[in-house]
Amino acid sequence: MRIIRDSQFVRPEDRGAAAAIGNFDGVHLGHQAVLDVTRGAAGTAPLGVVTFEPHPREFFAPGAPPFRLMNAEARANRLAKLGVARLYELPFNAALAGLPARDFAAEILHRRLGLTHVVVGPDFQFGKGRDGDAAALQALGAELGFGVTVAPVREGAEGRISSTAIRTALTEGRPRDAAGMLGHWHRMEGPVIRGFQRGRELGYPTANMSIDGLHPPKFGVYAVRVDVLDGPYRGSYDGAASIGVRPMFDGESPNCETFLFDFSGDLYGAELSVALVEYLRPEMRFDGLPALIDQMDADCLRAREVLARG
Ligand SMILES: Cc1cc2nc3c(=O)[nH]c(=O)nc-3n(C[C@H](O)[C@H](O)[C@H](O)COP(=O)(O)O)c2cc1C
Ligand SMILES: Nc1ncnc2c1ncn2[C@@H]1O[C@H](COP(=O)(O)OP(=O)(O)O)[C@@H](O)[C@H]1O
Repeated sequence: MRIIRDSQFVRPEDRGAAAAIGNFDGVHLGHQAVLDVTRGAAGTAPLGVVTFEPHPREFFAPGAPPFRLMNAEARANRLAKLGVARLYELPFNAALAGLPARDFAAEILHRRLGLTHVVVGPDFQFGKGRDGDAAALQALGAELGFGVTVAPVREGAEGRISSTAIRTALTEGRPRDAAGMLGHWHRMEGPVIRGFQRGRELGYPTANMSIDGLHPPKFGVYAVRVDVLDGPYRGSYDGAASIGVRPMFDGESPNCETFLFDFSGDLYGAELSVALVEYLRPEMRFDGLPALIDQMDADCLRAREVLARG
């Protein structure tokens, strides 16, 4: 997959794609249905996605609480796995936000990116002040000479699949419901960073990851499946993770700390992908470290049982 960030200098070979437009946060089953429609419309043209970075909501409300299900890198990796060959990751800035719908379609999609076909969902809105919708895009496509398909909404067992519904499931500690809408486990991804080196003293070394900028799942302890994506310990492991502020150690900034079962080794700097399988309990403050360690023993037993069941 090629990532094109600068719409002003698109190489000739990166033009002519059929692309779906959207934020693709989470790359859930609804997004995957849109990609299927795009693949069908593309024929032999490269399969593309037009997305924005930062997310437009981050641009319009800087400093608002984080809401993203994944960062740009994780999104790109997942789209690549789904067969996307061109990712147009447009910088969402004042200039782009200020473009009227017609100019976005004519100048960006048509003239600069050279798209032959565009796919959007039925509630797609675009352009300055959201002045364009799917019907307007179809009219512009007909005028400018590119095809436009409006993909139908994908319904899941619980109704409409959306990034918002997935966020709610995660906030409420229902990672299986989130996975049902995503089509895969929700994953916390990033490099292992150094902590306070207390874990090893407790007998539970934990690989720490930042969750800055991401929608926080319900704080507490989870049964997890872990992939170490690079380095000498590359592979899959089961584990238990604690997400939150560690009330035992006085409310630090939220992070994700994962204990890998039946593992020892140095993971600092390795890329970790931690899949949330089941919420076990909230974070707590115990009366002394031995009580915390007893509870961690119990958590790990529970997590092993849960993960053995699948
Ligand atoms: C299974 C598990 C359960 C945990 N439960 C709690 C908890 O209830 N309260 C808490 O403050 N920290 C909890 N933690 C986080 C530990 O406090 C944390 O891993 C420890 O402080 C190590 O920190 P360090 O990585 O900075 O050395 C838990 C960690 C694990 C792996
Ligand atoms: N079973 C394991 N699970 C998680 N990390 C482990 C494990 N065994 C060794 N480690 C290593 O120990 C580190 C965690 O030890 P810890 O004392 O909690 O330090 P820190 O506070 O820096 O996270 C991990 O980052 C990893 O490099």
